[in-house]
Amino acid sequence: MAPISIQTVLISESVDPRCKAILEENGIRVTEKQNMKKDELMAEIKNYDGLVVRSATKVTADIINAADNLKIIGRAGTGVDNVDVDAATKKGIIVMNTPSGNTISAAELTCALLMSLSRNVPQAAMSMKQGNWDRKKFMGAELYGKVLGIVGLGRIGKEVASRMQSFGMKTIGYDPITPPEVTASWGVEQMSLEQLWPQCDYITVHTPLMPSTVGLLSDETFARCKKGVKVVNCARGGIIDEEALLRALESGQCGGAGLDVFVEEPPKNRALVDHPNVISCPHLGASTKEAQARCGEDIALQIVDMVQGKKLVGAVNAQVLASTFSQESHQLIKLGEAVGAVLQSCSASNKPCSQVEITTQGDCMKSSTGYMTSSVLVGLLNHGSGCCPNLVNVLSLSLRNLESR
Ligand SMILES: NC(=O)C1=CN([C@@H]2O[C@H](COP(=O)(O)OP(=O)(O)OC[C@H]3O[C@@H](n4cnc5c(N)ncnc54)[C@H](O)[C@@H]3O)[C@@H](O)[C@H]2O)C=CC1
Ligand SMILES: O=C(O)C(=O)COP(=O)(O)O
Repeated sequence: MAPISIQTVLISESVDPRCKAILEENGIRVTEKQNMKKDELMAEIKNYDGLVVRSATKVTADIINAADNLKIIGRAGTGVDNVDVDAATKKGIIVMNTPSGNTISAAELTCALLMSLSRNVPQAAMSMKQGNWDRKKFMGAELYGKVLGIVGLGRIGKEVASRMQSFGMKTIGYDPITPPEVTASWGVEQMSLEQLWPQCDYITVHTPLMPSTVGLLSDETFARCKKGVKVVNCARGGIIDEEALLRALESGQCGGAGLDVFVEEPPKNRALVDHPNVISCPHLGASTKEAQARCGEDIALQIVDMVQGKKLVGAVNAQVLASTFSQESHQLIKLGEAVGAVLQSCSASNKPCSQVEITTQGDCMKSSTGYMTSSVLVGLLNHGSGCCPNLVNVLSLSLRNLESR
């Protein structure tokens, strides 16, 4: 692959200073501008090859389509739900994250919320500051011997499990991808959600936000839980349906909630935050010195490695590029593009092809299958198609071309 040239990067949020320092040490000019409104960002983004964000910058299709020079969106953190990844892919922009830098911090905050829910620590602290000494009101319950349901057994779910096991909690869980035998090795028994809901004293969710996880806890699922179940959401607002949660808190079906994340941040509707049985934080899961240092450093190093043609780590939408960082792949990509260009010029009718078959032979071509197809398509679409194909967007552009025929 031809090296990706990144000369200017905009950091639009508070990212650890190491990020800027590493980029600058490697010859990249960096501008930091926080709290920009959408229109400001749309105007500003035109000047940059790269954008680094956390969760607050909403990188919508409008922003992406205004970003004429943008080649990479770097997420210094895990969730990329604030980035329109489809729009970025169509525009040929790489989206990259640093998924393990804040795992421990998010897991520790989850555990802090579970403990606070069991012992009313925030409410008791507030009451003390108001001059009270109310021992009876804040009677709690031990975590020891209680059942914790963990929905989403990835990086953070796993760390939460091991920490809460040390408090003597029984950990059960559900994940459609992580195999039960793997989670069993870290002491989490997997079962269906139908089996899980009625067993839990506490439930914590650790999934990405996507259609299948929106409203995992809803009126219907709260009704299947034990009365008084306590829930924690340190993942994404909306995985626990906020209106259903409020109804469950009011009826007592839910005995308390620890919320780090909200559908709207900051939440304009304060009903949950103000509820006496809710402990909330302003999205602090990754807000530790250590997590920020890791994520800031990781995203900068990942961008530099990519620019220097060393490797591609953390790309969420451009996996085909990962195998294009060797000298022979550069030659093969050039060859593929040339083959595509020849095909295009040979097409008598000048109409786009409806089908292209690429056959490679020989052991040395085995690892090139993904990018050979894409590079031939780049050559084919490059001429006169009005679009700017690259290895990131060419498959979606080809599909779009086919659909519009
Ligand atoms: N509050 C904060 O500041 C932070 C929040 N997060 C969020 O925490 C969440 C989890 O992060 P990681 O553990 O790093 O992600 P991960 O990708 O390691 O784990 C997510 C797990 O959810 C599972 N999953 C997917 N669909 C599911 C479903 N329908 N039901 C149950 N499980 C399902 C996946 O198979 C995967 O194992 C993400 O939403 C991330 O954005 C991450 C870091 C900090
Ligand atoms: O990494 C994540 O998914 C987070 O939610 C952390 O968000 P933040 O970087 O603190 O805005």
